[in-house]
Amino acid sequence: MTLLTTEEYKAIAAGLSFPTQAFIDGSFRPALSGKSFDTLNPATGQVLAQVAACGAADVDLAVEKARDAFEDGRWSRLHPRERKEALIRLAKLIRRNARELAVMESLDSGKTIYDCETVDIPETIHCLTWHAELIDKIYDQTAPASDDHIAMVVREPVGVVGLVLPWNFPLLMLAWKIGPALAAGCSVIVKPAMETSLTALRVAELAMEAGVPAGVFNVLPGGGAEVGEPIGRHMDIDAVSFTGSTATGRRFLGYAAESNLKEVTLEMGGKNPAVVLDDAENLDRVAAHIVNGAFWNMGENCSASSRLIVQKGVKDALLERIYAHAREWPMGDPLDPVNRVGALVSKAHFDKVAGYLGKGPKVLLGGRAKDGFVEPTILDVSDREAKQVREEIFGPILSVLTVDGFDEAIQLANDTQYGLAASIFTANVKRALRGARAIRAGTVTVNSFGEGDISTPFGGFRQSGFGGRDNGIHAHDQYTQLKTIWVDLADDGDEAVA
Ligand SMILES: NC(=O)C1=CN([C@@H]2O[C@H](COP(=O)(O)OP(=O)(O)OC[C@H]3O[C@@H](n4cnc5c(N)ncnc54)[C@H](O)[C@@H]3O)[C@@H](O)[C@H]2O)C=CC1
Ligand code: BAL
Repeated sequence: MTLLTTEEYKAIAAGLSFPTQAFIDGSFRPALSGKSFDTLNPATGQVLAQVAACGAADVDLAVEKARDAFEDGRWSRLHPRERKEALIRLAKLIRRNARELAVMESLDSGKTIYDCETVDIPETIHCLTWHAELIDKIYDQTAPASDDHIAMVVREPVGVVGLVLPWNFPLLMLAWKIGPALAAGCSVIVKPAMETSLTALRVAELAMEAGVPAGVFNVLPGGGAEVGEPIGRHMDIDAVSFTGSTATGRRFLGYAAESNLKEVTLEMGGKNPAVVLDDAENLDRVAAHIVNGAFWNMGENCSASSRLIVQKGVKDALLERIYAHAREWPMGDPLDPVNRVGALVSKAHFDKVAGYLGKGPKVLLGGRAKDGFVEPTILDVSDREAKQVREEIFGPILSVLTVDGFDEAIQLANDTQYGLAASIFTANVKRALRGARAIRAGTVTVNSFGEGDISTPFGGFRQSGFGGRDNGIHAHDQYTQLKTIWVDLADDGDEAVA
């Protein structure tokens, strides 16, 4: 991937035309109320565009169109190979429009162009391609039965699904959801986060060009209460897949309970520990992983390593290396490709993150917050009840906690309501595996930071997750349901057999 210069990115930005209307039944249209809202560039505070502010009436319309599409089978009953081919065309169209989408994503979210170009766009393409390639390789099953019966276990698309998205990876979370949902044959109602609607709208337009039929892929920009809640409560939506905060995820369970008991999958917050034991090897490499885990995407990442739990014998040596790596993460204009730290997504989120700085734990590195940008910050925290180690900050702030040994480290790692991700650094394979088993989290990485791969399931334990998983073949379970078909083969004597 050859990156452009800031001036070249700015020229692309100047030429962009933003999709601003809702996408329903294959075409752009204003919100039925005629209302719109401003979407801002968080790095400058400037208004990028006025986007349709949808409401319950738009949800009703989109669900009606999505249901029609689902029931007449224009997508749901296509041969899986045909859905695969359309989704691969979509992935190729995203590749063809990669620069435009990367710049749009960066402008709308404050993410660095470096990350958009090297991670978000390629991973989005990879995710869609992976699920497309999967779909014509999944076999139904037959269960053990007598010679007089065939017991078939078949998968069917669940129907119309609501996909409620966060703002931290607008394109990639879209892909994590639409990849398996569309591959399975569902019709989708996408609700992007209000802060970041633009790229989802553009992808819906590209999906039409790729041959995804009208009504199958709908995008409704708007607020949580105005669009998210009507999706959650809709009587004709069969399932919801949500990524966002635990507080909002909890609401979706309520919506489902109070409406049609739709299936709900929740991928929510984290307060993820990175445990470094005295025997960890190659501290420089460990430090690089810790810095990446804490500060990548400005810490606006559900799996961010926000708690460093370090055994005291290695603490000072590790911190020195961590400081050195953190200083290699320049912060500034997201469209300057040298920068690794961009702007936080919104003024409201900036204010929330900045509220964790100031009084309280000792600042070891960074600590400044200004005009939408927060420096990579490291805090030495002795009070284990401090809000910096209890609450999901979702910003570039790493809290350091010091422990005497393995057992205390694991106890502290689990001392949270969350359970999304964790990492453990040690040269001792037994301690690594004992730790990985003992930590209550959906993904544990050993001697590295990461979320695994598209091929492995991603989701949380405890208050980080509920229901299904994103990614991997397991994501398919969210968007399909199992049906059992019993066939009686007994010869009842009234049919002539040739
Ligand atoms: N797990 C993750 O990836 C994410 C976690 N968060 C956490 O949540 C915090 C707050 O960020 P928010 O944007 O407020 O997250 P949020 O959970 O409120 O928003 C996520 C999605 O839910 C929608 N939503 C909001 N309120 C809703 C409601 N009452 N009913 C239905 N849908 C609703 C939003 O419009 C958005 O599309 C962040 O500071 C961070 O700690 C935020 C985004 C992603
Ligand atoms: N890191 C991808 C999932 C999320 O942050 O929501």
